[in-house]
Amino acid sequence: MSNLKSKKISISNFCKLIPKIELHAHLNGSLNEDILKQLGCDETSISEYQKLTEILNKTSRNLDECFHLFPIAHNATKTKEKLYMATKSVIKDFKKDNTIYLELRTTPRSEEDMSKEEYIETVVKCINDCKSKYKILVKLILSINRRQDDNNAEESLKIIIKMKEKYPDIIKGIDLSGDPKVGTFNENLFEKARIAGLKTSIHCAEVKNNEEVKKILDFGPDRLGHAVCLHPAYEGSQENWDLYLQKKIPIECCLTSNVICGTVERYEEHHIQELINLRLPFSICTDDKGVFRTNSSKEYEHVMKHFKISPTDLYQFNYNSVEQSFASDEEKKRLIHVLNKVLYLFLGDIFSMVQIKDYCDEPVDEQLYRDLNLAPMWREFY
Ligand SMILES: CNc1ncnc2c1ncn2[C@@H]1O[C@H](COP(=O)(O)O)[C@@H](O)[C@H]1O
Ligand SMILES: [Zn+2]
Repeated sequence: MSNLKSKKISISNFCKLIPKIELHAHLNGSLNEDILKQLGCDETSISEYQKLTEILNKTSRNLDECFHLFPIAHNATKTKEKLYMATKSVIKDFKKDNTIYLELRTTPRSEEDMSKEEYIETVVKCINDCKSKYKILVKLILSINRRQDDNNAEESLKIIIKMKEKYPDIIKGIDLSGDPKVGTFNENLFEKARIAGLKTSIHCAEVKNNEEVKKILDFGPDRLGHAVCLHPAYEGSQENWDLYLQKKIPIECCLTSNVICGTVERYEEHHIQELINLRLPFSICTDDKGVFRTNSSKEYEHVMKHFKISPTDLYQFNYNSVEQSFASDEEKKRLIHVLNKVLYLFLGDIFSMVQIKDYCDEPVDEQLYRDLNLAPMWREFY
């Protein structure tokens, strides 16, 4: 270990190396261009995807643009076989980025050769198949889309509950997502989900909608997604903010998603600053790593870089994310054990060396990673 002392490690390397926890990642929003091509996305759709992600990542800053992208991914995952390939590709990506725990979310949909149930079965089968191979703990949250009318949402909920009972170790929660300007939060539906033993993570306050935010906070989900316009800076949200402060519901923060969609002007202005200052519970998430061309390491780096977070504080956020996760108590203990083991390895070496001023963008030093001898520890974990 002592040879590490001589090594400088950049913040980007540090963020790549540390084990990470991902609680808010949409399956079809997380597909990279390679898998889209492998799935037979025709050239026009690929160039459409590239054009849109280009625009998104540069100028448009508009939530609507982002919603044009998802049908491209949905067209590429219309069959069980392609959905399986897509799921496997996303799990591999997160594993490669040293994410040790992933809560993947997806909206069950029926296609020509696949019912909503078969959609869920396919994703669960892939998660199970990947378990031993990729050494990453993956759980599934199933989404209701805001566009679904009450009947369709009820039908989905029935299927989700049935599948959760069949796969209680994999299917842990239910999400409300989709275009925030469409539909509304149905507290009766999510109360039924909660009674059925599903954890709840609700996209909330992506756009200003104080009335709906109040309904969501009164319902009291296990976690909130984004929660951008909850911040007291938004006109009329003080009452909701005060209610939120009483409940302290963990927020899944997706910085790049919010900046590119224009719900937050700049990284530095992200409300995560308030959560850090007030020591409120949050996790650092990717949302749609394919659409926003990001990954967990980059999101961790944005937090370190833009909010001057020390390596130890960042590590602490990781511990907090484990607590906020929908993993079982036993799994949480094992995740904490891995974080402790890696921290022990780093302590006195990396933490003392990673200074904000050393920030430089260099490729991850594979040798350093091997030196850290991290791999065997994860074998222990599994
Ligand atoms: C950017 N902010 C966002 N806000 C709200 N919902 C979002 C989202 N990003 C993604 N989704 C939801 O996730 C679906 C794609 O993954 P799945 O087909 O479910 O796997 C999108 O269709 C949308 O409903
Ligand atoms: Zn989301």
